[in-house]
Amino acid sequence: MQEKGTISIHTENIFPIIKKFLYSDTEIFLRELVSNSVDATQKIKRLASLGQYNGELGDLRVEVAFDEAAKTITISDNGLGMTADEIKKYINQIAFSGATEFMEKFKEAKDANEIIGRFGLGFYSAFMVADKVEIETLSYQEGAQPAHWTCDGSTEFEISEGSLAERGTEITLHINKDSEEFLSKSRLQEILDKYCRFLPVPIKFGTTTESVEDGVDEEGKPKYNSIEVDNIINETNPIWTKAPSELKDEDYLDFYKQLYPFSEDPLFWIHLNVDYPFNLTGVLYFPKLKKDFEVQRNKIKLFSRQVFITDEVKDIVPEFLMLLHGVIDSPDIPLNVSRSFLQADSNVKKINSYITKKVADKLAELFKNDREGYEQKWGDIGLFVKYGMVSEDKFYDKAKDFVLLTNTDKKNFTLDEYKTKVEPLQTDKDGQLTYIYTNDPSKQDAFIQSANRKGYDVLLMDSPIDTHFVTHIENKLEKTSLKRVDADVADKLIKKEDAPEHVLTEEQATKVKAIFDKAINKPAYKVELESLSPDELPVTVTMDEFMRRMKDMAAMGGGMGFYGSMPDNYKVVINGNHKLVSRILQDDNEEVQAQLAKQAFDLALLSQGLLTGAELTEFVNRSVNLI
Ligand SMILES: Nc1ncnc2c1ncn2[C@@H]1O[C@H](COP(=O)(O)OP(=O)(O)OP(=O)(O)O)[C@@H](O)[C@H]1O
Repeated sequence: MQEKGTISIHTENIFPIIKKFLYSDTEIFLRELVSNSVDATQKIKRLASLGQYNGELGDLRVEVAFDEAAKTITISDNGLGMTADEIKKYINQIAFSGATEFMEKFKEAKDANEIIGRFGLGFYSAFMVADKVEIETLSYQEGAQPAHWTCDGSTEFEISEGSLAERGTEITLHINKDSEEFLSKSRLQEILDKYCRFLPVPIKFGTTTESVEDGVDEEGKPKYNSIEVDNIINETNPIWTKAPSELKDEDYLDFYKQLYPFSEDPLFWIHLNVDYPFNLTGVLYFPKLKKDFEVQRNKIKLFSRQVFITDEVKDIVPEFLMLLHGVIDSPDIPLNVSRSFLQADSNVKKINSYITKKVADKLAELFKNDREGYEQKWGDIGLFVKYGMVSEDKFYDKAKDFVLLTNTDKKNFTLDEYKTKVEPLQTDKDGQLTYIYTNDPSKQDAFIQSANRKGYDVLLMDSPIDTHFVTHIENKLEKTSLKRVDADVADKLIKKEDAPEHVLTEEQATKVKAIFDKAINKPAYKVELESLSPDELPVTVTMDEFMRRMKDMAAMGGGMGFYGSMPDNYKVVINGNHKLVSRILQDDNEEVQAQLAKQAFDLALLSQGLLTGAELTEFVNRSVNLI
């Protein structure tokens, strides 16, 4: 048998195209060829189980080997093999619907994955690294003859009688000059580790030395012998392929350590397992958060039937869960198409909502079954939960029952619990609830103490996501508004009917305002006189809640650019009922009045860290003089 022929592509020559466009990730040739071999071994197993093959199955395995001197890499398997006719059918007639379509599409393709998977060119990726490829194969079919195929990367091929005596396929790549890096043990091992570590059939790559017990020496101590054993690079049954009921916590933790050797134990994990309406398995872990969580992105590995595809899981995993670690395996994710296509894919959308739901369910379960443990983990998971609530309404609906609000006493409350707690004292005269929060408890300490004195509770909202979270829950919660503790003096944070009476006459009030206006003398600070309780501070500086929040958002790039460019405006509240104010009024020396007013104002600035530079120096000097 000797035959020459032409590979059926109706366009000139496909190989230069493959080589040219796929240059950047040539290493995937190995993934493609090894997966073909794995498929071939799985097919023979299936045929045997269906009774269509009655021969010996043998030890099903795939072997990768290389020969540095001969410049070859060989991938062999004892799968179902091919007859010469099958080679012609499966290898020669590149199975894509039309060469024209291919030619149209390759122009837009950005990487090898896009072309190779889309057009069933897995085998041909060999030509990215080889000048010449040979196939030796023997089909499982009764009476099949071994076949040999060779092709030098042009559209010409040659089929002749082969030499294999055992069922299976052996593919030899004659590595080209530019790809000699692949003729190295460490490089091949690296690629195998990356893509083939969890393939379902043992993959052998060379041998390794193992020491085994071999009897005892004269003193009765065990003797050891070194022996060469096959180096199997993969684990054929990774945990995500098993049923959760078969697994213990240690198994999940061991697997985590295997994937991320230097990480701390995860907080908890979720075993994903669904086969309708799409097929998906996997294990997702909640890591212990580090401060620099940016570094932790892209820690989820995406597999398709245990073949590693990528760790770019954007779109498949909701944005707010990108910090999760672990693996997802789904044959239903279109792995080889462009991003925009992926976003629009209905399976991807379903998978995305499935993951969101599973994560929400897991959190709900943890919260319900072990509230104490959940609260301990809140520092790590709070950010995910809040981010999820802000970014996805469906998640909000579930998370509203297990999100925790933490107050300045470090006590945690659910939204409902908190409402019940603060309702009696923090409802204003119109029936509107006010939640008071701080984003910087040390800087806003004076305000927090004032609020506490009135019996108000203060929430801690000091993480970066809280700026958005505050606005979001305010929109969601009924008849509730949130105010930062320094948005106003404590007496005014929540409008009640019974405001303390003014002790000053109108004439005195005008006079006090004029004294402070003159002493402060800054257009950005608007002086107002209020009748607060006498034990509140004489002067308080506040910034309006709305304006401040818009500015915070502008600073975080939240699209409030207009507010970002507005000057800071503060309100200076003078407590007309404080005895210092009476003292200022009683003094008949204008100089002293001004000094006292300025001093009280500076103290207010100081308590909020607003007094700096020359003004701070002036304050210190003035204080020394006053003493
Ligand atoms: N080691 C092998 N043993 C038996 N048949 C093989 C082997 N390698 C390839 N084939 C046959 O050649 C066909 C073409 O392989 P190729 O990798 O080009 O495409 P594919 O595997 O069908 O698709 P893709 O690689 O894109 O998933 C396979 O479908 C299979 O029938």
